Amino acid sequence: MSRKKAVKGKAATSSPSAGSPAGKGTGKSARGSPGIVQMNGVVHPSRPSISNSSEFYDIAFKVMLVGDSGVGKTCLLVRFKDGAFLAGSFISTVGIDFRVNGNFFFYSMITSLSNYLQIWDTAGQERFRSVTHAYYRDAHALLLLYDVTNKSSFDNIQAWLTEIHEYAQQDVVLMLLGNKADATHDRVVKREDGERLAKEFGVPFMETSARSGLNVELAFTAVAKELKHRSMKDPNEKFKLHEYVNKEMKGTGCCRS
Ligand SMILES: Nc1nc2c(ncn2[C@@H]2O[C@H](COP(=O)(O)OP(=O)(O)OP(=O)(O)O)[C@@H](O)[C@H]2O)c(=O)[nH]1
Ligand SMILES: [Mg+2]
Repeated sequence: MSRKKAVKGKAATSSPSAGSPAGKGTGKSARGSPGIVQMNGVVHPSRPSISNSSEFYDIAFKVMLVGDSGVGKTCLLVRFKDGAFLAGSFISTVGIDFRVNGNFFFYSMITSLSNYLQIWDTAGQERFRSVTHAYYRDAHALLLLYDVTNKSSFDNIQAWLTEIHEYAQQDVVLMLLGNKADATHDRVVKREDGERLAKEFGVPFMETSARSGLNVELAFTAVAKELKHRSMKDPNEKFKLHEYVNKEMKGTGCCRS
């Protein structure tokens, strides 16, 4: 199977794939039309269809990290990518462009599932919201984070879900993550509260810690498995994300890494 190598790399990812922000009601792009869009002299892959993307691109699936500023999106990504905690003072991510102060992280990686995930870190700050909306529409999966030590980040999850409903694909893979589970003394959101909210909205849930590594790999692996199974042509091959997460979480207590 030959693949186009031209679209691989940072330069191909510095702006929305179709080149224009997804406005209200306009963000539902059709699947099944892989292609390349030229913007500002840079080659950008348009959203590939899940069913045939791997025939065209090295990077098949776009996964985005979203949630309030400070919940730990960047740290979670760095933990996953480098296996390390990004210690030091908090540097808020600026917009979604990796060229701005180097604060936007773009990573492509090969999972053990032989799939490629393109993971996008977004800025949680309100002032960048219109920028990040533009990227929702061609995301295959969204990891929605709150911070278990920050009640308002949890309270805002409902608003995030409304935004996701408005701007993302209807069938986007979604997972709720309660991050900073290591911070036991500062915790203000109970695990059961997260579970209840996730159940209410029918999304898989787990607590994570970028600091300790708790469930970080599991979160990305679960999403990758779901995406892979969706892309498989055999409809008999079923994968249930909820069940997988629950099974893998079993016996892990609070501190699996
Ligand atoms: N204790 C603890 N602190 C964390 C964890 N993850 C992130 N932090 C801290 O939380 C702060 C914010 O982390 P970031 O990853 O920069 O947050 P963000 O969601 O990317 O924020 P924005 O870029 O503004 O949207 C930093 O001071 C991190 O050190 C975690 O799992 N445990
Ligand atoms: Mg950040």
